[in-house]
Amino acid sequence: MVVSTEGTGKRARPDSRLPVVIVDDLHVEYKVYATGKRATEADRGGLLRRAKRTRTVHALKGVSFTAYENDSIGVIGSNGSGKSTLMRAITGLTPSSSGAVYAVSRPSMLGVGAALIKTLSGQRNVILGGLAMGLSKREVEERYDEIVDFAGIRPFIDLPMRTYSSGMTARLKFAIATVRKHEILIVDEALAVGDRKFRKRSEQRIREIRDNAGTVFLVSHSMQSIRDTCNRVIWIEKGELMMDGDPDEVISAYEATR
Ligand SMILES: Nc1ncnc2c1ncn2[C@@H]1O[C@H](COP(=O)(O)OP(=O)(O)OP(=O)(O)O)[C@@H](O)[C@H]1O
Repeated sequence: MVVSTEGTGKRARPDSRLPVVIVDDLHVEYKVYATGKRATEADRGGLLRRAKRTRTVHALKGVSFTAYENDSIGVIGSNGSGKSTLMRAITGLTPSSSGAVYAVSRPSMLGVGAALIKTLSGQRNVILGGLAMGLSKREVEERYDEIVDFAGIRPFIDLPMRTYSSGMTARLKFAIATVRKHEILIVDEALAVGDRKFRKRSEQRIREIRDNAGTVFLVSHSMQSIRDTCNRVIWIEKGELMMDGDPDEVISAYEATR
């Protein structure tokens, strides 16, 4: 059962807002090989037989909700509850086993990780990442200083990215990924690795994206980040949507179960 706080008067939602993502009775199942213990040489035939045995993980079980323009939706739930699966299904990276996701444009998952190369300098990676985000070479040059300053890594910009700490790498990725305007942006735990100062700056950037008619999904275990950034929270548990609505109400209900 989904408990919604809509209609309680706490969160007025004008009808004029455009729906941008509709998730309709979404199910995702992963098929995983259950090979059991490691096979010995003599066990080869047995391994092949066991490899055929699969287990099904039903990661999402009929999730439905609608996201509107200007929504900044926090996604909460315990480890393994299905939050990342839901986000990957919204971007189309993970196929649904039934149900559907409709979106007005292709959602972007924050993370230009695949495009960045650890052996190259921060400087080369800003250019590479900017191009990967769809900016022209000229646009990347114009925005270069803004990206470097936002990431706060200017003293290290000539060093190879493999020498960066995980926090510095995450800041650079966030700075590059949010340089472009996103209609629908998904941020999955990216803020967790930054320090407090960077977290505040990135939360501000998320608010700007939202204010520019964008829709943001923020997956986080930090209830503070969610409270500071989101106007709405959905709570997923064991693949089901438990609650959808006002951040304070949903977070209180979630915390009461912990
Ligand atoms: N590629 C995969 N193959 C098989 N099972 C998977 C795969 N990805 C996730 N799962 C399973 O699906 C379920 C939901 O996982 P998911 O990563 O969506 O949870 P989560 O809520 O994002 O967790 P966390 O808070 O720990 O990041 C878990 O049982 C997990 O083991």
